Amino acid sequence: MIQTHQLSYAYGRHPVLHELNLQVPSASIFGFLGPNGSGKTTTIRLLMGLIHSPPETVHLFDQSIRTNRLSILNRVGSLIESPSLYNHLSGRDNLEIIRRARQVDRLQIDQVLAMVQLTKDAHRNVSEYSLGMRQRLGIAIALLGNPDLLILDEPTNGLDPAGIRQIRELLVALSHQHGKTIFVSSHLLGEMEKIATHLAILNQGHLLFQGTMTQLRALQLPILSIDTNNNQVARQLLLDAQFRLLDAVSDQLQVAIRDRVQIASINQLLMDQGLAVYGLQTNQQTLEELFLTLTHAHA
Ligand SMILES: Nc1ncnc2c1ncn2[C@@H]1O[C@H](COP(=O)(O)OP(=O)(O)OP(=O)(O)O)[C@@H](O)[C@H]1O
Repeated sequence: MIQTHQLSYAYGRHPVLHELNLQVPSASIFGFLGPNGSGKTTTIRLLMGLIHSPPETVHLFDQSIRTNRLSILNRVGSLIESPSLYNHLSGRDNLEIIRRARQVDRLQIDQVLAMVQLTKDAHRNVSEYSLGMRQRLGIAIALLGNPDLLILDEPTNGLDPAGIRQIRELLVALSHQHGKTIFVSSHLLGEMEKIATHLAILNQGHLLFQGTMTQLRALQLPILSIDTNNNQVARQLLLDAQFRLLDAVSDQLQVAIRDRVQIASINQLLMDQGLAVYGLQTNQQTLEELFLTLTHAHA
């Protein structure tokens, strides 16, 4: 559905994206993850042709955005940041304005309202809507014209947990029941891991990972928590021996390890230096920790 080839971009002299090769399969919910400022919005603007990409670097539906922008955008619905809405009009009237401008069949208004579960509130002024309702109305607008692909930039930004959950459920329904391909950006892995079939992780304009959720999970390392009679000395010894220490969540030390043999080596190293080892315990790294390790390692 989306392919980028060695896509790089700079604002003036400030490079923001470095040789991105994105591949978004049909029918996927593709989570596009990265910390603030990593280049997600810039990528989305390039995908939509809102800023110019170099020739032959961006293709949607196997067509170049540079040469086929209009026919591509007829098949794409998008929500970039918060939707522009007329607050003094109802949700239905906001949809009606866009429907006319885009010459879409009137019947679609009820359909998209039902899809985003705003039928009951469609007559109310948008000024009375919660942030979550506004985002859902923005998605309803994106759905006018029955697009094959939805491109959503941080649609859960600023929402409370209930609002986030509603958007999550909506995206799953749009994918499963309506067959949409969904490209959605977020800076929270926890939010994406529940729904994404595929993920890409961007940091400082570099793609650090791209693949299925299963492939990402395979990268989760075992973490060894270590407690000794002098964790400060132990920390320095481990650093000197090139072990990878993680940001401490407690006063214990945490090290990413590859295998069980390393546990024995660490134990030996600490004992050889006269430290008393009180505890060595392994746990699987959470996905959030993996995300932080990947993004910090390249910061
Ligand atoms: N119009 C612009 N002119 C110059 N620099 C820009 C412009 N827009 C964004 N940038 C810079 O490009 C980099 C990437 O920004 P971008 O908005 O694409 O990141 P992001 O991942 O979407 O971040 P966020 O989650 O904060 O929106 C940042 O360093 C930002 O300051």
